[in-house]
Amino acid sequence: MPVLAEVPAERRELAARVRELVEEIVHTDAPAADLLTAAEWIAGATALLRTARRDRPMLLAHDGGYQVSMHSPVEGPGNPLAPPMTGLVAADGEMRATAVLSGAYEGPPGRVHGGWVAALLDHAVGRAVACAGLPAMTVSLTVDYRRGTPYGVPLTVRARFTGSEGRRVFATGEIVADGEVTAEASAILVAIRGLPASTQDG
Ligand SMILES: CCCCC/C=C\C/C=C\C/C=C\C/C=C\CCCC(=O)SCCNC(=O)CCNC(=O)[C@H](O)C(C)(C)COP(=O)(O)OP(=O)(O)OC[C@H]1O[C@@H](n2cnc3c(N)ncnc32)[C@H](O)[C@@H]1OP(=O)(O)O
Repeated sequence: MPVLAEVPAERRELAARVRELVEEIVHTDAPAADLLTAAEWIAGATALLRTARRDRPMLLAHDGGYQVSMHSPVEGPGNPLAPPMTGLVAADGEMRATAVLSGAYEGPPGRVHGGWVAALLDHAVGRAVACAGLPAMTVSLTVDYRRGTPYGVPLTVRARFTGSEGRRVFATGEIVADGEVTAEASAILVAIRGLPASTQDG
């Protein structure tokens, strides 16, 4: 898999514009004719991109010193599905980042969909154990939804490696909004054999 020195600015830009588009699509009250016009413009942009299609979606890049897939659906700066994530620090078995999810992620009224809450936590525990030197895949994730996770405000996502037994690796994590824990996770992961060392840097 190709590893780029950094996430290309034009990939960040394109994904950021599409994120805005998705947010406006779920909030707009524009008249039907405008919706159809917008759909046509978007189809034009899609056709342009399709002229140079790559088979595999994933590309790795260095971002703030960490090797990440720029197309990760959770933190990939080049994937518009990923909410913008800032201040990501992952070192010594602990990770921390701030994410702001838009209304496009709504589940219960005014709250982030629980599946997305779980996705953030799944990703966070994966990152935490990777930066402990144990890249692993989640085989069990228990999420306790303590209160609704709001959208449109900064969410602190944290996770930490807590130990290992054979190939099993353990981690916990939580999401904090406005100083309150909204969801907590406890995870079991299984260490992946034969992953190149270069992908273990958080
Ligand atoms: C291509 C690899 C990508 C890995 C990415 C990870 C890190 C990369 C590094 C940096 C990137 C940074 C951040 C990335 C963050 C997230 C990336 C997204 C990752 C995910 O999005 S991830 C969520 C979805 N995840 C799956 O898609 C896993 C599906 N799964 C499997 O693919 C198999 O399950 C596999 C291969 C994992 C293991 O299979 P296997 O055959 O090699 O191993 P086996 O079954 O023998 O289990 C071994 C030991 O785990 C115990 N064990 C198993 N299952 C258990 C359970 N449920 N509860 C308690 N213990 C369990 C057994 O009891 C045994 O324990 P013991 O060794 O003590 O006997």
